[in-house]
Amino acid sequence: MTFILDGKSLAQELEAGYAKEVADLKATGATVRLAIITVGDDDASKVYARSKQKKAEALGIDFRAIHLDDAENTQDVLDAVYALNQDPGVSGFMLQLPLPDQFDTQAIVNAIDPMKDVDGLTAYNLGALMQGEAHFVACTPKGVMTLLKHYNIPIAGKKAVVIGRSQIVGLPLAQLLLKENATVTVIHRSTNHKQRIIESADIVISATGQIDPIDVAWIRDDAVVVDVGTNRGADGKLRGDLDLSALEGRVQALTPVPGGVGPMTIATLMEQTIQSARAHMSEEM
Ligand SMILES: Nc1nc2c(c(=O)[nH]1)N[C@@H](CN(C=O)c1ccc(C(=O)N[C@@H](CCC(=O)O)C(=O)O)cc1)CN2
Repeated sequence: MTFILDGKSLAQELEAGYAKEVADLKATGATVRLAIITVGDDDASKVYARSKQKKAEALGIDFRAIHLDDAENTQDVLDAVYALNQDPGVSGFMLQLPLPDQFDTQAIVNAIDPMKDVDGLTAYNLGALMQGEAHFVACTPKGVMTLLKHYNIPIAGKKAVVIGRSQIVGLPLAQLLLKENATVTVIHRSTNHKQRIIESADIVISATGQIDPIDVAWIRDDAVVVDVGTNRGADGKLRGDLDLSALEGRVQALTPVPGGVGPMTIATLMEQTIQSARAHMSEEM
């Protein structure tokens, strides 16, 4: 039997507590406001930003949507970032990714005030994570760790393989697993002997955004599988990177798609938004 690591119900449980925290914070006069910048016309980005807005509003977090429909260049987006950095009415904000190709994503993300970087993606916070402590941690990797810990999945001493080396998921997740004393291997499209590496893994985490990056037959029966992907299959249905139907019933535990890592990403953004409000409140006192 495969144990399902249910991110949807854990996110709901956590968020019930966050609603109370937001109400308590606002009662003290604190600003609890999340802003999200969206740029261009990417449908998926609009959907994700809208889900975050709905969740924030459901928890009582004030929300500001900044859609830069006619931003022409990096400077236009930087100007929006600088304005939010200076705005005391916004405790935390993020830039929904990906941006259209003509924008310098890295420069824009790095312009975000690290103390308002509730998405944890600035060079400052990613670098601070490498040194031990970040103000904010990238939401998907942090959400994955919360999920694994909630379900008491042993991490220390285990061999974890992370498939994918993105700045937004693979690299920070590898670091978080290392901090918990896992032995971590990050593999990618140029890695040789992938099969041998996967066959040795206690924990397999796929974060490629590609369908079938490895053969799931390589994954051991006693492995824990985390699928970060949200892809559309040939049938138009949402699916992870991996063929989870071939793993369910065989592996020890897995995260479903939908209902696994995705809701934990949003719950973590809410958690860090509350943390940003608390930090700004103590700064003002
Ligand atoms: N600035 C950022 N951009 C992006 C991030 C991010 O963390 N920061 N992550 C992804 C998209 N993403 C959040 O932005 C995200 C993806 C998926 C989900 C989610 O809840 N998925 C549901 C299914 C939703 C559906 O039915 O379509 C699930 O898995 O159950 C939340 C957030 C890229 N960009």
